[in-house]
Amino acid sequence: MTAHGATAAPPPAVSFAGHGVRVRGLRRAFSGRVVLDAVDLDIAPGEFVALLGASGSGKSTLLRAVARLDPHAEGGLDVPERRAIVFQEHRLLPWSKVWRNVTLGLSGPGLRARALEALTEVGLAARADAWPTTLSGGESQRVALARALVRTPELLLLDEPFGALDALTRLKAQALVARLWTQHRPAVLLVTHDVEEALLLADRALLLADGKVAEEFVIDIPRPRSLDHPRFATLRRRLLLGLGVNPDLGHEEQAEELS
Ligand SMILES: Nc1ncnc2c1ncn2[C@@H]1O[C@H](COP(=O)(O)OP(=O)(O)OP(=O)(O)O)[C@@H](O)[C@H]1O
Repeated sequence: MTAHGATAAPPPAVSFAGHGVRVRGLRRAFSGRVVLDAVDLDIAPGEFVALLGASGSGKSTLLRAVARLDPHAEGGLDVPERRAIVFQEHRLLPWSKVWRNVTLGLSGPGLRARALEALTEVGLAARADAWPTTLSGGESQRVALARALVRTPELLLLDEPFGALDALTRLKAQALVARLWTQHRPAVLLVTHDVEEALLLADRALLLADGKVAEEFVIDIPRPRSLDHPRFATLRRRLLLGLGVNPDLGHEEQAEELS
């Protein structure tokens, strides 16, 4: 594995007495076709890691394995019990009101109050009694985030959560995730196609290729981050080159090469 940026991965800015992720020699094959060969991956408690790679490189497969949703993944896996996942599609139940979706699967007293607290964090307390079908795409993803937050996860798994949003809504959702992560400090594994998203949010970006974590980039840009920081352009270039994408192409053409 090649490490770029600083020589060692920086510890999270705030120490967090939680449980990180440790993956060793993870392997997954579908009908004999090996997708993940020997993946090693560590995420420190409270660390934000982005996972990039060409389409079909196995990013979602790895995320599902880390979420313990894939009983056929083989290898060593140590992950926190308290984890939550947000997918590209919000997966809200249309027949349950927003607040009930947030606490789905939870029991005990005060569920509505807990849902309202989480919805307040994503700016949607006023929509607690709405039906999911009346929400916009961005609002639905924020409810999905609230559903994750209400579980106070030590590990938050994000599988292209903003992939279907328009550019402006996506920027706002990224800013929201940056703020929530700073406040709650779960360990995060974010699957994304978007190099800029990785650079805005993550402590490290990992490139998945040939069934392995092939490269690692330390994102040493101070927070709060902005696209204007001088390190941004350098790291963006390195990441795109790592992905085999021409960094001199326009954003849309790059996205096309990555999809
Ligand atoms: N349930 C399945 N059965 C058979 N093949 C599968 C299954 N799930 C994934 N694969 C294959 O494994 C490979 C990796 O898929 P995966 O969805 O993990 O890639 P990805 O990197 O997340 O892709 P993308 O960026 O396009 O979402 C693909 O070739 C895919 O066809």
